[in-house]
Amino acid sequence: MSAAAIVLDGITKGFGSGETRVEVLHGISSRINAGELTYLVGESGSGKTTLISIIAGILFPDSGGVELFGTQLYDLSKDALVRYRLANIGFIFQQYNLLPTLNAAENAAVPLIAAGVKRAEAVERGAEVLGRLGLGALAKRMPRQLSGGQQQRVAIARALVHEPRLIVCDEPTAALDAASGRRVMEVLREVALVPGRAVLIVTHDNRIFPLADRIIGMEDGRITSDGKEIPAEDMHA
Ligand SMILES: Nc1ncnc2c1ncn2[C@@H]1O[C@H](COP(=O)(O)OP(=O)(O)OP(=O)(O)O)[C@@H](O)[C@H]1O
Repeated sequence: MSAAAIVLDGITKGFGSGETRVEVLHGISSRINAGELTYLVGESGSGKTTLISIIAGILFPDSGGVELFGTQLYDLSKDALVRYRLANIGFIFQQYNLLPTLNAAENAAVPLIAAGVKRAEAVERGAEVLGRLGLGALAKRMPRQLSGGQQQRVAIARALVHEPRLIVCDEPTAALDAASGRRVMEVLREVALVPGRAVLIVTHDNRIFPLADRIIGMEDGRITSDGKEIPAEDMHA
């Protein structure tokens, strides 16, 4: 059995209070393995983004535990949690949020600069990762000079540059054409296959479903399928 990268134990989460209170996650338990590309799929509103935000250490659950590579995330102090997150988790979200005054390589280098790597070395490594994503020639362009899909790839480079153990992605290929989407997935797969690392992807993009090692299906805040098969309701997503 592969080593568990993520162990979820009875996660619950709701928003609001009183009459407007909504329970979004109803006790999610699962193990996600290192060395695998795991997809999380399900209809809009099923709780996928809420769950990956909790896994990524940016949203506290109401109850339940998240263990990442042997560390109980929400037992850490607030500062330790931030440090753990910066060192171990790379995010790729729908909004790419590049810094408009930095060029592509500098944007990709931000996590290294934040970790204290010298700027020139960090930017060089940022440019290298851009190269692996097919953007080498655009390393010096500013975000406003890049298409949406190119900006998304810069955001992906930024998430990969410090080689985090867990990469969490929310619809990473939605804005990309088929060829760019495939290239991004190839890079994510390379990353996921490194022992001791894991990639978790929320997606509706059925072009990339065949690339998953495992597909976890959610409905109304519960896991309703788990395996290599695509849940029927997502076949035509
Ligand atoms: N901060 C919040 N305050 C109140 N309700 C929220 C908040 N965040 C999420 N919700 C609600 O929780 C439910 C699940 O949302 P979530 O974004 O996790 O779903 P999702 O499966 O990721 O959907 P999508 O595929 O559309 O992104 C939705 O009903 C949403 O309205």
